[in-house]
Amino acid sequence: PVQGFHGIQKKVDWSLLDDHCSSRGLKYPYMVRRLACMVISGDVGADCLDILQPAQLHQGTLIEMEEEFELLKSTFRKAGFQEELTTFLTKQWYINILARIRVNAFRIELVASSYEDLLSSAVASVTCDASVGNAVYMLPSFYNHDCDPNTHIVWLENADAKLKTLRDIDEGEELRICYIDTSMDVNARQKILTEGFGFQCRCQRCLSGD
Ligand SMILES: C[S@@+](CC[C@H](N)C(=O)[O-])C[C@H]1O[C@@H](n2cnc3c(N)ncnc32)[C@H](O)[C@@H]1O
Repeated sequence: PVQGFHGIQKKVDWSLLDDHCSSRGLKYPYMVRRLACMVISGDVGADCLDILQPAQLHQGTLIEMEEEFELLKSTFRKAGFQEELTTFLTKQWYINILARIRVNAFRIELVASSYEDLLSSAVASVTCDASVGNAVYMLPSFYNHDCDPNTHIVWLENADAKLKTLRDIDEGEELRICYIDTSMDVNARQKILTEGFGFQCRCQRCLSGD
């Protein structure tokens, strides 16, 4: 049962959407679904992610999304939610949210149990796949990427995020994190950032061809 939908518990059968996503290896629709539940329950507004930068979506992704959206909408309908609780759930809302989640979701990595673990956690999180989940964090979403970052996000208990500096920071210097494994060469990094994140990196390291 889904708790807290205006105090009402509803049993929702997610199996069609789960099958659709797991057979295609999709993870972001689960996050849109979670946000939709939060909106229905009144925890957040439907426009809560509008402040974040959206990804540019390709035609293929938009077509894929139509199916995901229809499955999500019909799942809520079948579960018997009142129409007025789900009026925000339009195809355009789904596209807007997914576009923002794609650019701004963080992979939650190893959880450090003590402050001493933070640095080793920072190193491990870019060298191995230690992901335990994905989440959008509002403030960290405003950090730009750098292939030679001066800070790194680490995760503590309960998936709390903490920013760790990796070297001394000059006054006025922009705090930048890395979105990818920066041990790759410049061409591989540019390819991943262009295809996966939709931008061409203009950090100093890339500009110098390193
Ligand atoms: C998570 S957002 C970062 C915050 C964003 N700049 C903003 O103002 O909300 C990621 C977007 O920022 C831009 N960006 C981040 N790092 C960049 C970089 N190194 N080079 C060029 N654009 C970058 C890209 O447009 C990317 O899609």
